[in-house]
Amino acid sequence: MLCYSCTIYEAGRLWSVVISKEWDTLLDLISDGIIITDHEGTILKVNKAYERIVSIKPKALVGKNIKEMVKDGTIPESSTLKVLQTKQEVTLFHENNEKDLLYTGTPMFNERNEIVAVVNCVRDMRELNELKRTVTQIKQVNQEYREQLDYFHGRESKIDGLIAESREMQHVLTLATKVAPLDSVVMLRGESGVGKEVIAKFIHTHSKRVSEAFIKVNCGAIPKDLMESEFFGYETGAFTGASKGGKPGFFELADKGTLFLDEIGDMPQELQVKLLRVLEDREFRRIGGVKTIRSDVRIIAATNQPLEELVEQKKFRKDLYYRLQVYPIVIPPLRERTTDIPHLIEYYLNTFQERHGTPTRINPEAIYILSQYKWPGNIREVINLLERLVIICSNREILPEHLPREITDCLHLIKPVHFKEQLEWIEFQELQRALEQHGSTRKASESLQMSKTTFIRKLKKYEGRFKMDHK
Ligand SMILES: Nc1ncnc2c1ncn2[C@@H]1O[C@H](COP(=O)(O)OP(=O)(O)OP(=O)(O)O)[C@@H](O)[C@H]1O
Repeated sequence: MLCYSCTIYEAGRLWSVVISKEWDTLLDLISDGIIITDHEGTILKVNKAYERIVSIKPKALVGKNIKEMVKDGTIPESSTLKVLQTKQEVTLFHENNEKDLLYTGTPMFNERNEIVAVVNCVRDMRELNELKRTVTQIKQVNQEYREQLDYFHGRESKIDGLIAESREMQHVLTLATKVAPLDSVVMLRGESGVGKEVIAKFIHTHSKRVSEAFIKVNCGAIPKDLMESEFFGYETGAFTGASKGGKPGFFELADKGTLFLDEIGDMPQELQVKLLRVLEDREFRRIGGVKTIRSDVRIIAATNQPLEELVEQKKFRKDLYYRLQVYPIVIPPLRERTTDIPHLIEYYLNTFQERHGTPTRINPEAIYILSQYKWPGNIREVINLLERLVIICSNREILPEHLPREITDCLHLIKPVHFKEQLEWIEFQELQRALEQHGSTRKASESLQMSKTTFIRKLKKYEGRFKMDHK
């Protein structure tokens, strides 16, 4: 809405402005109706929008006095007169069959605080509401298209065998994508088999170090005595049995690249001190060496251990802990992101059928059962099971009876708790059937008497959870 603050104008000066051509043009560009009167209520100016909104020709108004117009009943009441009486901004509302008109009268003062003019602004609220409704409708249509795009896009998008359909994994990828281009230390937390190494590689491939080495070190697998030489390398004759010519350590091998320190909680204390020093100084010496070697390495650490407890038990150095915790990313266990399960099944079935040359389908009920299982071994357990199933299912279809006892038994335990889920499963079958029968989401949703948006939303949600057919 136009807002006229108390501007200092003398009446004569105002008049010369009001009659100028530029002023006319400017006023006619405004979509609100404007009517300007002098300090006595005589109409000086009316813009084109006012004529459109109020349906009175400006020529019939200019020069007339508002007081007389109210007196002879041409207009029922006037915000201008109220402004002249109160010296304040006044708002009036008039409605008739066609329009809901909102008038806002604003006084303009001179230096002596006398009114020199009143600017009255009128808008048709019905027209505005109509516009609002149209905008809302456009937004809805837009949203529908966006959902459809997401739906179809979601089916295609896989990042290098990295399945991340669930909201939880999308969040992990957002964090990983943000930190990837920076050189910050990253700490990946999560149970065994959740994909810490996969995310470490994702960060490396999305960093500027992508064309350099990605070196993975399992800190729990290297014998304690060899740790230092493995990390920092050694020079000829550094110790008995040292190879001639020496050997570079991980820090040298990963120079300009990424060093992924898996199972960091298993790193012995002595090495923790040395690691901290390299992280701070970015330089080290080989065992038996005198030369200082500079190292440009990005560290990504990972653990499935409660590091905080190790710190409390003084098994892990507090200073190193803080140095590594700059950017922690927690990868949730598979049981907390069940929407990923059907996609992982589909992806790994494809992988194994290509590897073993045995096309294998999976029955929807089997997918449902696998989606309910808690997967203590996370994705690694999914992979192992699917490979086994592809080999043992000679009839080319994985059925519930092919699933191991520990998985099917678990379903009996949880069945009553997941009654709602079973209802959703039935609804999902209905949505699929309708889509197959009618061939388009519009027709399928009509047949089920639901809106297309709801249909697509539900289908997407359920597909994520119980995706059915694997060809
Ligand atoms: N999001 C994912 N999509 C597809 N496969 C995945 C995904 N995450 C992990 N995997 C696969 O699961 C297996 C285990 O993943 P990974 O080694 O990254 O887990 P981890 O958390 O590092 O395990 P650990 O703690 O035992 O080292 C790998 O074969 C990996 O390719």
